[in-house]
Amino acid sequence: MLKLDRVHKVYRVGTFGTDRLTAVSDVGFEVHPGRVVSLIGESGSGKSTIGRMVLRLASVTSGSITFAGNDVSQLRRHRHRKDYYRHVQGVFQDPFSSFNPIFKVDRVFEMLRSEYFPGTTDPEWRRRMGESIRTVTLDPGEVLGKFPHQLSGGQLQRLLIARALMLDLRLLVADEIISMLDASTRIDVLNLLGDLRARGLGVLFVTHDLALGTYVSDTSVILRSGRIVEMGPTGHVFAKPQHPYTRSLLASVPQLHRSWAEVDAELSAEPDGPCPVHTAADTEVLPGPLVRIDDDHFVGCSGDGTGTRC
Ligand SMILES: Nc1ncnc2c1ncn2[C@@H]1O[C@H](COP(=O)(O)OP(=O)(O)OP(=O)(O)O)[C@@H](O)[C@H]1O
Repeated sequence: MLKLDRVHKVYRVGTFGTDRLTAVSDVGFEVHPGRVVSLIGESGSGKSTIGRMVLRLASVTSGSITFAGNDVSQLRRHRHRKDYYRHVQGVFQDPFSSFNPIFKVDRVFEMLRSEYFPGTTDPEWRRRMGESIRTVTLDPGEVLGKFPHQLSGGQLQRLLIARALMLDLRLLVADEIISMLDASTRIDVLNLLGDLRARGLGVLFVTHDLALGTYVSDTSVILRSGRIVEMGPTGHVFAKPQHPYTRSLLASVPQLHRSWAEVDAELSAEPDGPCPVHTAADTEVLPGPLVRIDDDHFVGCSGDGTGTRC
């Protein structure tokens, strides 16, 4: 459904835009219907840039992003872009920023109406809106007609998902959607993503929170400095992490029964070992660069790709 192939993103930075910053390097993965793919990495690792490129909010410097076989950066006509957004929508970290505080929350739904549902009668529109809001386990009577400050962050986040669901949604880009929510609401939103996955929706789930990110994801893509360092079925990546960076990310998740000193000592004792990519035969090295560990489990080089800082 969604396919990223050797995607690079270079930003122009500096006072006159003369410097270059490589945010994403040689990234490739796929998101299929009914699957959740998590992009996991620390701040600045390029996760949001990837989500923004998928949503066409940032351009692709090289490589391609295709959805149902069509290159998303080549959607020149308005009707092609409109069609794309009928199937692909994003929800972001701060739900309050998506709502105008001086308007009732209903307004975010109204904005869809003129573009995608012209001619829909008021009763029909209210019926559809109510149906979508109930899908995200909210009561339309309790949330519609309210101002954003009268609702919780979790309710607003679910309303944004309900709004996306009114379209013929096939892929949701969820960028840090749980980081601003309290623990109990987080689980509600994660469970909602699980329900949507069961209904066939593909989800690209961007997170820096390893523990919660893995809760619903089928595939985990671990990013560091814009490169994939490890990628594979979530169960494999977390049961048998191959890259030292993945291991240190896992070790940094607090565990009740182990002290940090124990974890740190264990990690320090691990031999670094040769870089799996730069010691692999050329023919085995895939774009990324990545090498295959197991069926769908890949490990990459966390250096600059030249083998000098592996
Ligand atoms: N519009 C931009 N112009 C220039 N540089 C940018 C821009 N957006 C992001 N960057 C840079 O690209 C790199 C990757 O940023 P990105 O936001 O994708 O990372 P991230 O992993 O999502 O981080 P965070 O979790 O903090 O949002 C960072 O070094 C960031 O400073």
